[in-house]
Amino acid sequence: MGKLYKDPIGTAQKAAKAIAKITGKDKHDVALVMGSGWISAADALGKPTHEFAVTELPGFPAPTVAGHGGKVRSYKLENKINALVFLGRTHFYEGLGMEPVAHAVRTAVKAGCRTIVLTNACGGINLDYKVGQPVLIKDHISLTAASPLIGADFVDLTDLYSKKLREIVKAEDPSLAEGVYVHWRGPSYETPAEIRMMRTMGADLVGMSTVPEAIAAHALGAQILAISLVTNAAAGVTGEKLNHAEVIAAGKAAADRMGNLLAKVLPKL
Ligand SMILES: O=P(O)(O)O[C@@H]1C[C@H](O)[C@@H](CO)O1
Ligand SMILES: Nc1nc2[nH]cnc2c(=O)[nH]1
Repeated sequence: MGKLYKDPIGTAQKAAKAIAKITGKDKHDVALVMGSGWISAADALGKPTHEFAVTELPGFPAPTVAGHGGKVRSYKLENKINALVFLGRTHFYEGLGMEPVAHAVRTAVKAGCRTIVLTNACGGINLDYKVGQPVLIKDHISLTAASPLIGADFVDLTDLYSKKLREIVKAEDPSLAEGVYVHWRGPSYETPAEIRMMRTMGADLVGMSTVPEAIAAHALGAQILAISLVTNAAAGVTGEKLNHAEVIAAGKAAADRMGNLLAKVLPKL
């Protein structure tokens, strides 16, 4: 896999070509990356025209995290746009480096997608949030400080989580909150002291994904919409211990609501 990442964009180009071959579609318009427990939300998009294993594409390692399927789906949505859905992702904490973390969104952009929708499961730092609540990401704080970009690629991030796209989604569901997401490398969850630090820094949500994908896709010109599902109160808020099974269960419980929201907004993005 290492040699594939000597040229990450070239490998993404190859994977995009493979998607066009498998699906017979020379262009996809919007891509979704489904976070932990979000897989069943994708079912609300109807019947895919194609579903295949992510490992059929160059540069994709098999997902290793429960709640992350190793599948890609292609959909023809109501207004004829083609949607590419990755049922799962690779995380920075898997130790494979940043290239495989950013590979899916780079592939999606090379397949023609100008809009990337990132979803995730996260911890609620903001005490107003409830478990099962979706939150639109309006900005992020990268506590890993690790970027998928290499070289003099000085990308502006002042509107990384597109305000225009957030307005479109809020028009569909005005009750949606907006928050600041922290990328924590993981795989360990945070300590209560780290959560208090993040709250002091102005963070509302904490997770282990999304940020490198958003940066990599935006660097290639894509507009980003990111939606977090609060699957648990962050460490120290309730005193309860955290576990991944609880994260998956909360994702599944909210799948219908999340799926309906995605199905409504996708064709409008
Ligand atoms: O892929 P996401 O960010 O939804 O998964 C979150 C972060 C970790 O992978 C996992 C921890 O429970 O859930
Ligand atoms: N870092 C982090 N990721 C999560 N994913 C789901 N819940 C959490 C959490 O509390 N912290």
